Amino acid sequence: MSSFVQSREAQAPVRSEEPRYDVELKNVTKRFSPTVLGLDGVSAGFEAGKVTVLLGLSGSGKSTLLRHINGLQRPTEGEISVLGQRIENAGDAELRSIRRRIGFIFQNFHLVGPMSVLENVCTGKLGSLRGPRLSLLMYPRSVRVEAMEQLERVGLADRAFQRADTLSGGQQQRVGIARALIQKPDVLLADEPVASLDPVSSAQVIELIKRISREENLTVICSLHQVELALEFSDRILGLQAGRVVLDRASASIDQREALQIYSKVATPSPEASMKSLAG
Ligand SMILES: Nc1ncnc2c1ncn2[C@@H]1O[C@H](COP(=O)(O)OP(=O)(O)OP(=O)(O)O)[C@@H](O)[C@H]1O
Repeated sequence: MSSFVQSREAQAPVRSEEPRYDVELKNVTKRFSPTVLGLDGVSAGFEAGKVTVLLGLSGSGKSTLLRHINGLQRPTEGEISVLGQRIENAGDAELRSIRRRIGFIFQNFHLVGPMSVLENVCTGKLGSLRGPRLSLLMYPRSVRVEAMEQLERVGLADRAFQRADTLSGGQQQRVGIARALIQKPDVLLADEPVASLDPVSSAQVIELIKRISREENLTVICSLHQVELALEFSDRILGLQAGRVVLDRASASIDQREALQIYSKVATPSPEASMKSLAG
């Protein structure tokens, strides 16, 4: 009997497989100075095809978290894996190659205003092309075709030859999304992508990001200040307070009152902790 049990055990999988994360942080701390903590022991994993929204007060660490994921900042402690590669100590060449697989959407769009919409989208390919491109026609035809396809996808093909700075904010952000998509990223980071948009354009942009994450199986991590929008469109909420994760659950299981609590309890370090950090 016991040998039968043993042989069954030997054949059985040890335990159900853990989810595979495209982005994973383990105990990540970022200390900017003895008294300023950007991140405080953050552990979290992010799956492909899911939209995670980072919520938290200004200064809670949302941008710092995003900057650690694309290697713009390095942690003081902890491990960060992106697409199977550890990046906390990666060299410049390794970081450049991983960044080609990470799209970034900025709060203020970062478009070149006088340039055409189509050329702005083409600039998303600069990381993988050699040499400068000083005009639209200097991009390979295949890139221009691809840029047009991405513009169609975000509903702006008819604006391709217009100056980018003649578009509305919501339209400019959709161009920003097309520019990120032409990179064919596996991970899409967005830092307050709708901060300067009206509620209708905000919902359209977030809806677009969600649709694309499904279509492309993208790992999306997006910071937002709009709680209602976050609950409606995200799969998961990661709440931050003073650099610490205070909520990490499926959005469908969180109501507005609970989400708003992320903004109410501000964790302040104990006097002993402050003294300890000041002492180094
Ligand atoms: N380069 C830096 N040097 C020093 N301190 C920094 C730096 N970047 C961020 N911090 C500090 O780290 C903390 C987290 O800042 P962060 O910008 O990540 O917050 P946030 O949640 O993105 O805020 P917001 O919603 O206003 O964008 C803050 O105390 C901030 O002052």
